[in-house]
Amino acid sequence: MDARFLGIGELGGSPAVAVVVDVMRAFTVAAWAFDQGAEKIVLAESLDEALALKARHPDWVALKDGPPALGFDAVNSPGLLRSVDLGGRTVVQKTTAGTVGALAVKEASLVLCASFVVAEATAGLLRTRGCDSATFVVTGEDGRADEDLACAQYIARRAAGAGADAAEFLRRAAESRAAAELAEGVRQGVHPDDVALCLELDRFPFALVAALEDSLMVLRPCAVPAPVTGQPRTGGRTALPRTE
Ligand SMILES: O=C(O)[C@H](CS(=O)(=O)O)OP(=O)(O)O
Ligand SMILES: [Mg+2]
Repeated sequence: MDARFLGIGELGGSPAVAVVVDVMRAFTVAAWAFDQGAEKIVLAESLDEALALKARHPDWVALKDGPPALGFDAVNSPGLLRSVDLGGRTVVQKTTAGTVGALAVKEASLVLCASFVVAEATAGLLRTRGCDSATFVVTGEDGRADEDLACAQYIARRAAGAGADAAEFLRRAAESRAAAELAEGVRQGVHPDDVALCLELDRFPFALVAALEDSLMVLRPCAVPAPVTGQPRTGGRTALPRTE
């Protein structure tokens, strides 16, 4: 596979195939949202757009990164989201890096949003679609976030059919600045299990496909028949109140 690894600011227009990587935490959170029953995730351009969508659709679940905020129902934390029942709900997600990266390539013919929890499914979908080239958008730290770059390089190797020892890629992510900031409480809206949950390889058997629907960028899970090593989900669910 011809793989390019670019930061959001280095994209010169939309590529044909884009894999947008945000390990900590947007696309780990998105995968958990689907596991918790969400029907779709709308990627918002701004906090104002997220709140406007929520106002228009009071039953939607508005989620942002950082600390809990007025008007929002959830934060960008897999540890906090994994006990929330999202059955049939639409989530509106706005984060600093991940959602921005996906919106930057919204004109691409195929947009996959990825993290370690959906790595093999993402690689499997690229193989199934016969993609021989892809642009990996490394969303964090202007393209230098090592948790995102390591995940992108791992998926590219797997998509090319090459063997890859995940341990070294996961080690880089575990030692990244993002992991340290999450562990040290520099970032807000954090559960103590967040870093570990972001490092669970192939937890879910679906890829995350984003596409424009009525001018909104919408993320949906796409089951991929590929061997995965995911573990069964554990933990109970708490229903979010509907505010309609
Ligand atoms: O929620 C996150 O981890 C980050 C935002 S920050 O670095 O904590 O401010 O957002 P993401 O877009 O998921 O990288
Ligand atoms: Mg990130």
